[in-house]
Amino acid sequence: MQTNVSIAEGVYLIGVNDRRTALFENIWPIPYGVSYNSYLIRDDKCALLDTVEFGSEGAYLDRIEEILGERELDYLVVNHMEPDHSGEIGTVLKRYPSVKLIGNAMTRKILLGYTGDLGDRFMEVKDGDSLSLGKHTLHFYMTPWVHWPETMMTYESTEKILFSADAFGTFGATDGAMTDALTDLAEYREEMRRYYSNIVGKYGGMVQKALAKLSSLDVKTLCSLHGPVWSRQAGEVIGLYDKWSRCEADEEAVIIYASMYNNTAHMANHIADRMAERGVTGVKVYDVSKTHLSYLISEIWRCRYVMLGSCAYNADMFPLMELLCNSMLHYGLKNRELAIFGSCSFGGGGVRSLRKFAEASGWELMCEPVEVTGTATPANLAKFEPLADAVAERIKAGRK
Ligand SMILES: Cc1cc2nc3c(=O)[nH]c(=O)nc-3n(C[C@H](O)[C@H](O)[C@H](O)COP(=O)(O)O)c2cc1C
Repeated sequence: MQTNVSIAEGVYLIGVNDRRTALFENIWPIPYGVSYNSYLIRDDKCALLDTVEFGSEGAYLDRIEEILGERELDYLVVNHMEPDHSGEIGTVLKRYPSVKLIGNAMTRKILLGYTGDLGDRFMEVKDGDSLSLGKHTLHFYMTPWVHWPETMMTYESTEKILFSADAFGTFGATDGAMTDALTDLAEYREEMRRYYSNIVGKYGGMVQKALAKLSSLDVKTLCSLHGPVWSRQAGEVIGLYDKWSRCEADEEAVIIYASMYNNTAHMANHIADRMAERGVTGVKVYDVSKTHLSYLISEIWRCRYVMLGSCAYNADMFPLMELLCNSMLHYGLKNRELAIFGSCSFGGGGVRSLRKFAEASGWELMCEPVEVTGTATPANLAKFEPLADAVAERIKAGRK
């Protein structure tokens, strides 16, 4: 059983680590696990903020009781209805029959499908509403579509804590370091970007709206539903979410290729070598068949310069490259610069489809695509010189 952590006077984190689930949302790998965070405020009135993933009920109730003792739970604030946080609402309702659920009109609608109509056990709040618990006061802010329509955030003004739902969350269990007094953002940065891009990335515009709405609040502590509590580094975490939701990238380059028989792979290696030769360091190369989509999306979120290569496959690009490209269109990521290459044997298809992706994404082509019929002979590899020159020049100019 994990330990309850006091994060301010009367405010507790009840975090549950999950290292058993292989795929978050049954799609995104979580090799370092994930935490589901719930928070409890003990005051004249006691309020729980969100619950945890279904299946943690025994330990979860014990941990609430460890803080409340014989006292009743007065409120359960539902900032986010996604099942990894709402999974134990039913358990809490059963154990505390007089608890009132707090949410917005959309929360009520979504709840209907899970708990049925709660009647006057549901207390609807609107943007800017407040609720005093005694020493602590909760203020409710509607932040729809970060990343579900009912998402709201709750600000506690005495301790200046923002309970931010999934915003500012990260993959990675907390491993005994549940606040940034005991860990560092550096430990989580990669997993946080992967979480942001995979889960929230499609809703960058709504993240920007939420950040603007909350910008006047004095936030000392960020309590997200996933990962550590951020106080010392709260500003940096907000800065990262701001950057990623503006589609801002580092001046870095990534090469991702799809290859059945290594011809396109040879070309990808050749481009990386030519980059190094021209003084462009730090280029990362990935095989789309080997590295999970989750990491590729996160890498593209990191890098301004993206080079995509695909063999021709049934008059199209390779299916896994198509999945990556379709995913990027789904997320609507902007502000990337693109180079395209690939190999074919007869009518082509890979580069042709990648060109269509360039048009659909709006990513600027840095140079003419290179398509090679057959293998990476010296004569064929020589065709990559203009591509290498153009891309290297861009990156070096960007890094100045
Ligand atoms: C299932 C399959 C479908 C293919 N479809 C096409 C095609 O539509 N057009 C084409 O020019 N070549 C096609 N090819 C040939 C490959 O694209 C070609 O051999 C290419 O050089 C392979 O590159 P790679 O070594 O990077 O996998 C196909 C090959 C396979 C195995």
